[in-house]
Amino acid sequence: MPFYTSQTQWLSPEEREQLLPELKAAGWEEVDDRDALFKEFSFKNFNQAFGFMTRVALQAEKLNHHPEWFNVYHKVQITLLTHDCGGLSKKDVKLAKFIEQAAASVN
Ligand SMILES: C[C@H](O)[C@H](O)[C@H]1CNC2=NC(N)=NC(=O)C2=N1
Repeated sequence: MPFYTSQTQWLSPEEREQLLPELKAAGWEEVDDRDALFKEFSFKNFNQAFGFMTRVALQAEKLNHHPEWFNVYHKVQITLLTHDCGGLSKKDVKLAKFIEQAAASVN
């Protein structure tokens, strides 16, 4: 599908101003080399980290929107972007908010 027919829209400058501050306040950072959000989560142990990942994985399937992530023991590094539009969309904001809830409910 050519990029201009993509159903997933890049966030507009106005939407960024409106939606990103809340996520940045929660510890999400904008990545330097691409239009993406990044956060590292640290849990007590692998069991908690993987429990968190399981919740996020099920929600990702529901939303049909999937994180890039990396796990070592109790740490989970997550990068969010929308591959369909090559940058941030509202789907990333939605998934980031879910991830925050999931992390808060594990600890
Ligand atoms: C075909 C399938 O619907 C798409 O590839 C979906 C799946 N999950 C996705 N996840 C993310 N993060 N970005 C996408 O553009 C995306 N697209």
